[in-house]
Amino acid sequence: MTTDPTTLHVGGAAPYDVVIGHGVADRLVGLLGAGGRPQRVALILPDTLAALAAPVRASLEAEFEVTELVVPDGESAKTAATAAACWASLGEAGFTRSDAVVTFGGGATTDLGGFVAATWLRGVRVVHVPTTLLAMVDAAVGGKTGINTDAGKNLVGSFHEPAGVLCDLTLLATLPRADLIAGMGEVVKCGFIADPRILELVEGHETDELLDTDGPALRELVERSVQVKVDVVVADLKETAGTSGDVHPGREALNYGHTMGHAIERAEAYRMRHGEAVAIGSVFVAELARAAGVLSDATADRHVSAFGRVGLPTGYSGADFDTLRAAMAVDKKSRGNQLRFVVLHEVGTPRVLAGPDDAWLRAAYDTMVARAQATA
Ligand SMILES: NC(=O)c1ccc[n+]([C@@H]2O[C@H](COP(=O)([O-])OP(=O)(O)OC[C@H]3O[C@@H](n4cnc5c(N)ncnc54)[C@H](O)[C@@H]3O)[C@@H](O)[C@H]2O)c1
Ligand SMILES: O=C(O)C(=O)C[C@@H](O)[C@H](O)[C@H](O)COP(=O)(O)O
Ligand SMILES: [Zn+2]
Repeated sequence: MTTDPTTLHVGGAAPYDVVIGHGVADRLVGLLGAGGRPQRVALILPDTLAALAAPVRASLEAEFEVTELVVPDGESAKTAATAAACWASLGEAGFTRSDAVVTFGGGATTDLGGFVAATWLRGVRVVHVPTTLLAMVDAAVGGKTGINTDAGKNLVGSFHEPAGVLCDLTLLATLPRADLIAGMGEVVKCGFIADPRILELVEGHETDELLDTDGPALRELVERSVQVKVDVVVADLKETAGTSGDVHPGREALNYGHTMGHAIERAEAYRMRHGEAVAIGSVFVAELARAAGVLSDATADRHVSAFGRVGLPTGYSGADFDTLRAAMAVDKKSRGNQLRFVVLHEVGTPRVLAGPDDAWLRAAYDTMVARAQATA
């Protein structure tokens, strides 16, 4: 096990560090202090993680006036009502612009807490302490924050970069295996869009080695995935590069597999894990690219094997085509009535596919259903 922490620097107008390692909790106060020492800190966490958060809470209480904002667990926290409850608590605590938010939890908590920090006083500092693999490699980095509405996933939010991210791999020891596997959905996604070495690692190790939270394979996968995300967001923080008909997706590349993935999450009333839906959505969009004639059979098939290898689902039959088509229409990549997808032309070469033929969409949908039925 590598014991020294790794620090990945995120450049740009508001630079910050992502610290990755085992037992790095003592770095939190330092990350918070960058840019001026806060007097008050709001610790946002789900009720289920109170015990796991005890050391973090203690280290904060030794330095700051701490207000604890306990939110619902998982996706159910990503609502306007929870954000409003957090705003009320910040108001009661007299939170000023020099104070800071710390989030502690999975991607749902960092999305909600990041959104609260982005909107309170039009933006206060936030440091994320992600506790799931998915949040470490993706949600906590890059400044996308958001909540869901009845109309769909992540439809309200803002870009608000953190002041720091602390990925303490020790916290993964208690994460249920299914959530660890779900995090691999975003890891494998990073392999396909930008870093083939990730795919080689996944294909070259046994699943148990990959999921060993103390092992070298997982550590390398985390570092490589965070690096992919950092490189993309530094180049296109606000996701504007893929607009105006540009076929190079910029930040939209990180949305690979998410058009169908988010539609499935909504159809499943958010009971399916995000990383599982991303895996299915990535296999779907590989089929779409195959149908469109831009992706080789070998790379399309490699999606099924790579996601499947870590125990992720690759098919889905729970909703009809029209339901999913309608949900995809509110995807943020859509322009007017036109659906836009991030597809691959080959590993590491993401491109925008705008307005695909309905026949291609239906063919990819049929394959997704057939794959689910074959594995049922
Ligand atoms: N902002 C972004 O860029 C971005 C990127 C990817 C995903 N996301 C969002 O992230 C969310 C998914 O995140 P997630 O997969 O982390 O799910 P999650 O936040 O719902 O957490 C999953 C479950 O794991 C539990 N948990 C968390 N850490 C634990 C630990 N160390 N030990 C035991 N249990 C633990 C949680 O309590 C929860 O029940 C989705 O809402 C997705 O939209 C955002
Ligand atoms: O950071 C990004 O950009 C991403 O698209 C990363 C995704 O993994 C993540 O799920 C994100 O929240 C999706 O964003 P959205 O814009 O489709 O809501
Ligand atoms: Zn995602």
